Amino acid sequence: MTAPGNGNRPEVPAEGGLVAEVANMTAAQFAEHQTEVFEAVAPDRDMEVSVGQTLLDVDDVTVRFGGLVALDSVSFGIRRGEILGLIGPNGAGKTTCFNAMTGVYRPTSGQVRLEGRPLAKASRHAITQLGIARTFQNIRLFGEMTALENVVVGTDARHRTSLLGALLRSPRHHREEKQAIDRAMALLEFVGIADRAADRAKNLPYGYQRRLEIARALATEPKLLCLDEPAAGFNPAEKEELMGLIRTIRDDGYTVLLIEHDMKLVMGVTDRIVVLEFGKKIAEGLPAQIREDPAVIAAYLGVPDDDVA
Ligand SMILES: Nc1ncnc2c1ncn2[C@@H]1O[C@H](COP(=O)(O)OP(=O)(O)OP(=O)(O)O)[C@@H](O)[C@H]1O
Repeated sequence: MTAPGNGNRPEVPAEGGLVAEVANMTAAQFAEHQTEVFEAVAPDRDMEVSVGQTLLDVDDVTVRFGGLVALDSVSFGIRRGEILGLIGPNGAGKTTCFNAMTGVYRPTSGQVRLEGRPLAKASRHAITQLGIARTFQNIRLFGEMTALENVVVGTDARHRTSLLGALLRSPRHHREEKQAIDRAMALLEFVGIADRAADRAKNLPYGYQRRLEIARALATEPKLLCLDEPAAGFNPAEKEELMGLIRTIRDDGYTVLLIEHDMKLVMGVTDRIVVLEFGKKIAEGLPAQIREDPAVIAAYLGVPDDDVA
């Protein structure tokens, strides 16, 4: 099994701690530890659809901003267990589509359904609890909190202790708190940044912040993880590493929707692709089909490779 996150075993830090423990493990111990991390991070929710069935339905969704039609009768499904790429030239409607799915915007018409249930009236918080998590084009972390705390906050969406239980520090609250910290630590290791768990988010390097956003989204145990240009600002090697992480996330049992600006990367990492242009869906299919699709080629004609999504 390959290492999660950045694929490297951490260096032994002078101050010791968990990362030092991992770095000092024998190969067999390390493999066993990795299996434990994968198991701790894997989704643990009851789901009503099986792998390969439609998890999320975007059904004839239109979003208007005044006179502008940002999404025009768009329909597609996301199947449980796949990485679906959402691509299209600038202004095509990709982020609007994410926003319509995650409760930021209400569709002007049409419906988004998760496991068959319409999300129309659900708040953003309710949608997170129902199982859709996302990252943003512009990183949004709690800068003053540590990396670990940022992830623990994400696990709160899944806590069951009442406020009274928390105030009285009930045994259940204690148990949930410990589980949240253990899971958050496993998530940081999974995305490859456990060595900076105790650092404030604002002091982390940019690439670590991007990975931390993903760990925090995974902490909610999402049925669907939506990543909005997670590799923005990365160099090619960092992009490759991040795509490796996204594949690992899928292999661990998650379903991923990916907006990404780099066409070559999208082709390499996704199972299927939906293409938008001027708010309309112009193509949907396997990466090999999309690459050859005349409408997609026309939409991207003249757009340099690294300036398309
Ligand atoms: N809140 C808003 N108010 C008005 N117009 C908006 C709003 N959000 C998006 N738009 C417009 O809707 C269209 C689609 O924008 P959107 O951000 O969804 O595209 P995109 O495919 O994500 O583009 P990019 O790759 O540049 O992020 C654009 O014309 C944009 O200007």
